[in-house]
Amino acid sequence: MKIKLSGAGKRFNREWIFRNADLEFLSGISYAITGPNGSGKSTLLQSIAGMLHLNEGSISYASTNNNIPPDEAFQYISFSAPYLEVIEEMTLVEFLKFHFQFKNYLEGMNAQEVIEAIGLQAAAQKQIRYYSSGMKQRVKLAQAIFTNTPVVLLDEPCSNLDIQGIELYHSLIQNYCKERLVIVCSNDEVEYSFCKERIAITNFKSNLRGRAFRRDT
Ligand SMILES: Nc1ncnc2c1ncn2[C@@H]1O[C@H](COP(=O)(O)OP(=O)(O)OP(=O)(O)O)[C@@H](O)[C@H]1O
Repeated sequence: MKIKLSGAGKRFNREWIFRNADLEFLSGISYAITGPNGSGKSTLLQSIAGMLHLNEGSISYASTNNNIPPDEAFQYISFSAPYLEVIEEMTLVEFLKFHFQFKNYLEGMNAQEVIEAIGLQAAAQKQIRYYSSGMKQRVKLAQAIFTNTPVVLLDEPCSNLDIQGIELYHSLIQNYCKERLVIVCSNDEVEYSFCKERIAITNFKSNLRGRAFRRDT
């Protein structure tokens, strides 16, 4: 899987969040998008996911042999973020059953195994609305990581997680993401310590018109 941004730029109203981004992402490599609060990490990640449209430049997706039309790219991408909601009225068992009607489990996994992998057996029949914020974050991570997609995009993956939760996150990455294209969006080293490639969003920003932007990996 390959995702390529060429001269990519995104603005909200008159404010450019990033510009002139030329980036390439490949399977088997983990990338971190870093930068301070409000610098545009989530905006870049959502643009990569195709959830936000670029205002300039282009994005392309390709599997080993084929170009993937942008409006079909969502089938290849899993996305986890604290601001994406889970269906709180459902129990975890119901939620997994619902989600995996539309996408496939990673090979060899099923609902029971996913629930065990994230340590939520005791709460599996409880409505998600009664989960703590850390328990909900485990569900969001599981939803992304255990879905059989070549691309896994993680925005602030450890938010609300305790030490055991952070260890769990690292073991999920280690065990289930090695061959995949992973992009982590974060300003906390703990969340992206395993990422070989680092992309500072500040390199795609400038208040000065016409100033050159550059990539820093
Ligand atoms: N839908 C939107 N409409 C207008 N402005 C927006 C919108 N979404 C984000 N922004 C603005 O874009 C900028 C970048 O926000 P973004 O959430 O991408 O930053 P971030 O680096 O992920 O921040 P954090 O580390 O706090 O999560 C901010 O100034 C934010 O206010």
